[in-house]
Amino acid sequence: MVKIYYYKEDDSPMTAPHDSGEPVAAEELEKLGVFYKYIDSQASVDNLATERQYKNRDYITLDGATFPGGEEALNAKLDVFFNEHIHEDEEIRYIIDGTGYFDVRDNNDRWVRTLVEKYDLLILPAGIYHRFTLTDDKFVKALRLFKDEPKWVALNRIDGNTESNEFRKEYFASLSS
Ligand SMILES: CSCCC(=O)C(=O)O
Ligand SMILES: [Fe+2]
Repeated sequence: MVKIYYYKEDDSPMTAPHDSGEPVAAEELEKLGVFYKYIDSQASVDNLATERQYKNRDYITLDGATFPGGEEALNAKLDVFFNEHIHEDEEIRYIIDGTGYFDVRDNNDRWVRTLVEKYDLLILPAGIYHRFTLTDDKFVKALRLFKDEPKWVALNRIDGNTESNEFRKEYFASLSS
């Protein structure tokens, strides 16, 4: 069952819940442009991708028990995903099996954590700072849908909310010029 809450900053591992006990409604996520859906049929996911004119997809499995290169390689991969970043286009993440955490920054730069499980789908808007990690179960299999070619942009954040928003606006303006 999806669970959305403010992230508690503490020194527990990134895969720990970090549950502040302060829930966040899915409607609040929608104000950030992040849409949550529970979809238990691949055909429905494909229909959604068609409706939203997605062109590319890939599957990703992060499994603590079988990841090529073992725990060290998995942790290196997780460090990449946990480094906050944005995408130039809207992207969809659909959990086929397992669990994970998606963190997105709200307009006050607070991290909002979403625990995703099997059949949970998130639509992430272009330009939202986010990061991903596994839960302590260390297993997820996900379908990633891309509007176009996947573009991974890890913009260095500028301290403070407004500056980074300005930076994001300038960055996206530069793309269209
Ligand atoms: C399970 S999806 C891995 C994370 C990711 O693709 C992203 O943050 O964009
Ligand atoms: Fe991402």
